[in-house]
Amino acid sequence: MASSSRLIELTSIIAIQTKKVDDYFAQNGLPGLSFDPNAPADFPVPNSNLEIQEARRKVVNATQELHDLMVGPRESIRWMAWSYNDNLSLHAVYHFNVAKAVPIDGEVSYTELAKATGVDENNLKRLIRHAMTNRIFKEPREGFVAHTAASRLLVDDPQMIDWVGLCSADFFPAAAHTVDAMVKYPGSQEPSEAGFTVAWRHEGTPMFMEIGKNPARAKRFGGAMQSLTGGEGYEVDYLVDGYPWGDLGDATFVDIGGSFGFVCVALAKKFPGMKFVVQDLPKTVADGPSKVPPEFADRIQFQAHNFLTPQPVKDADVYFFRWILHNQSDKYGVEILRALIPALKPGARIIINDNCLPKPNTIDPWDEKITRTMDVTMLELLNARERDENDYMELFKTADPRFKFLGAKTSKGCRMHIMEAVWDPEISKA
Ligand SMILES: C[S@@+](CC[C@H](N)C(=O)[O-])C[C@H]1O[C@@H](n2cnc3c(N)ncnc32)[C@H](O)[C@@H]1O
Repeated sequence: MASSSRLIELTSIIAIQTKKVDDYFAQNGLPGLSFDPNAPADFPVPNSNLEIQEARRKVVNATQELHDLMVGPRESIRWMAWSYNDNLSLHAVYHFNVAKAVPIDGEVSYTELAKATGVDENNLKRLIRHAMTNRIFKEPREGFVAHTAASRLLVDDPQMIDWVGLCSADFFPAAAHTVDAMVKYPGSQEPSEAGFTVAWRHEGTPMFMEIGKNPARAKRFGGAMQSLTGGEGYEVDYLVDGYPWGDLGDATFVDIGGSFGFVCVALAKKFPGMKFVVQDLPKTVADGPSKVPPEFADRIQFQAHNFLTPQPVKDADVYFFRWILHNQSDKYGVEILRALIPALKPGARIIINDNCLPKPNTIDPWDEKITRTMDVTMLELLNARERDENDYMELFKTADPRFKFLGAKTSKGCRMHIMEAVWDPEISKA
């Protein structure tokens, strides 16, 4: 039970660690943190500065805990149950393009804003004032709207706009129908029976296929994924620096579901001996070569390949999956791993770069919240899942006991893991 000394402990963590961050800002001539529209949109210290990042995390986690204690369980749960309204006001801001109708450095009246967006003034005001409680816009004087740092991102950052649109318009109804889908299809491992398909009334057609039918929706999905995977802790540098690629020499690396090949480009820059094949669906690989800088074109090939069918690149050194297996239930995850087998030479490595669920309460609470949210998102969209280290071990074992699982690792500040298995035909299949 939290005692009053815990409250004092938390306030002391907050005071000490905040001072550390603030002193660093002052010593390095960095602007202080602010909600002002001209304030930096990101914490202005690089991830590589582990000391300041650690101090920042301590403040974030301690303030959250102190907040939750002070609000108390009954009040917390009462309003938590209403938090879907945060999504509603955000969705309205997105849908009616409100941010672009507000001047960056000035203000606009609700009347003008209603005209510019074509929305009923009264309803617009209600929704914007709700969004303001989340620091999206501010009201510098009554009746006028101005930007904050957060609302400004909805003008300046197209990928963030896509992310907000995808989550508030496409995913929000999926979350609302996930329990219905669980009741209708108990324990389903089929992406065509997930909350998303129930919400959007296309049961039988999985989300990716449905979204792919509509170019604008597909484009928004792509932009949103760039926003997510370009976010803090997901940078590709962690992969480039977090595995001893150099020890593999002139290795051939097959990036399965590798999209436009940006992982291979990042590796090619640092490891001049490596050669790459990027595999993805035909439409995606058709655009791939145009996105590879010319100096790497002779080392990065593109190939259309469905990862549920037998792997055509034989005897490669590495078969790599990034953000692929978390989109799959175990049923399909096992199929994808088995599809590699005809191509594997002894010692071939299967490397997965994905989330790895922690044991409860063993990692930073901020990261735990994100990774568990990702896990339930996989359920609601695809009947897929995030996995812990043991789940990955089981997945490989179920696919074939000759996959020797070597474990999962990560680096400080990174929100993803690297899971590795080696193909060892000497292991008995029994
Ligand atoms: C979540 S994205 C991950 C992309 C990339 N690996 C990354 O790290 O950003 C999933 C990728 O899998 C591809 N994909 C989906 N189904 C596929 C299939 N059956 N065979 C091959 N690629 C597929 C998609 O086109 C997409 O590029």
